[in-house]
Amino acid sequence: MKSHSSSTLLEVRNLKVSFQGIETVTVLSGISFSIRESETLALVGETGCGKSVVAHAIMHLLPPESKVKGDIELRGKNLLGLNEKEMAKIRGKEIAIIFQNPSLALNPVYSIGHQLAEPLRVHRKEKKKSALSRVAIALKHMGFENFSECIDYYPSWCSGGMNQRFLIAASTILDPSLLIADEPSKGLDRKCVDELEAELKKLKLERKTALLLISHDLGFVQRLADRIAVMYAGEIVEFANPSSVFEKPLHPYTRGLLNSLPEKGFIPIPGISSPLSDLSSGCRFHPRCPLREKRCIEAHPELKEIDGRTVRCFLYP
Ligand SMILES: Nc1ncnc2c1ncn2[C@@H]1O[C@H](COP(=O)(O)OP(=O)(O)OP(=O)(O)O)[C@@H](O)[C@H]1O
Ligand code: NI
Repeated sequence: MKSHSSSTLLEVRNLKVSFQGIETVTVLSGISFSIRESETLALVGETGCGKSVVAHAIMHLLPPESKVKGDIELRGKNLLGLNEKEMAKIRGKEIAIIFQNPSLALNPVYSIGHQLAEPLRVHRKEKKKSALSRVAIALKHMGFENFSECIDYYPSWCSGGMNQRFLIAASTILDPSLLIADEPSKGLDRKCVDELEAELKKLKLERKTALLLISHDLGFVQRLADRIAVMYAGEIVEFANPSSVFEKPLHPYTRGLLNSLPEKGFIPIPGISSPLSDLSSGCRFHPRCPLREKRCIEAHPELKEIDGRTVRCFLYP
């Protein structure tokens, strides 16, 4: 039997994803990471670097023209080998996903109670009445004082922040061990972001839910993540805990990403990420890197561990 740490929940090994169209574009070129029970791992990086593709690959939600290779194991069970029927049993129950834009993710024609009761009725075969009373309890736990009225609300009656919390309640009603949140704070105002943050912290503390958090909001990531994986052009370039990333980023890309934060003066990283269909040899970041050397153009750096941190850059021997 393979050695398998008891606390490892999800193990992603050498995940490669390509899309077949007129030409084949490789969007993930060998991503590896693991998430422990109740751990929050954040994926950060510029738009188009492949964060959502990672999330969708785990959930088997990629379109048919995609090709997925590697291993995605949940408690040692390989998810990539499962067929749609087997995966449907995992989705929602063991791994749940919340997408950005809650108003679109909720169905406008059904009441909140109906939508939240659905997973209980489908997965647990619960009767309507008992499912609805369980929904009311879940909403009460989420701090909705008028929880029994909320059951009869429709998404269009509610604010974006409220809908986001309904969506979290819907995703976690079956108590999944892993929640994937893709840009959950996008488009929410400050107050709603604070509420969302409190909600996610509560899930971790009270229900030991592990979280794969994808976000452009680095402040939000800093407050929630136990570990951060920085992605660039379809690969991971740095892994670290939030304090080391924010105090001493190692990879020049991570440094650039932090300098583009408002509090650091909005200094953008010059240039744009090369199209994934046209990656030059060498380090993928070299065309934009202020510390580029000859070897960065010639060879592709591997991920290396130094002082308990992991970075893909020739600056670190
Ligand atoms: N169905 C698809 N067919 C072809 N290419 C795709 C498809 N879905 C995604 N891609 C490509 O894969 C790459 C990664 O996309 P992805 O959505 O994962 O980026 P992201 O990091 O989540 O960006 P954002 O921060 O904007 O959400 C992009 O170049 C995108 O164009
Ligand atoms: Ni995305």
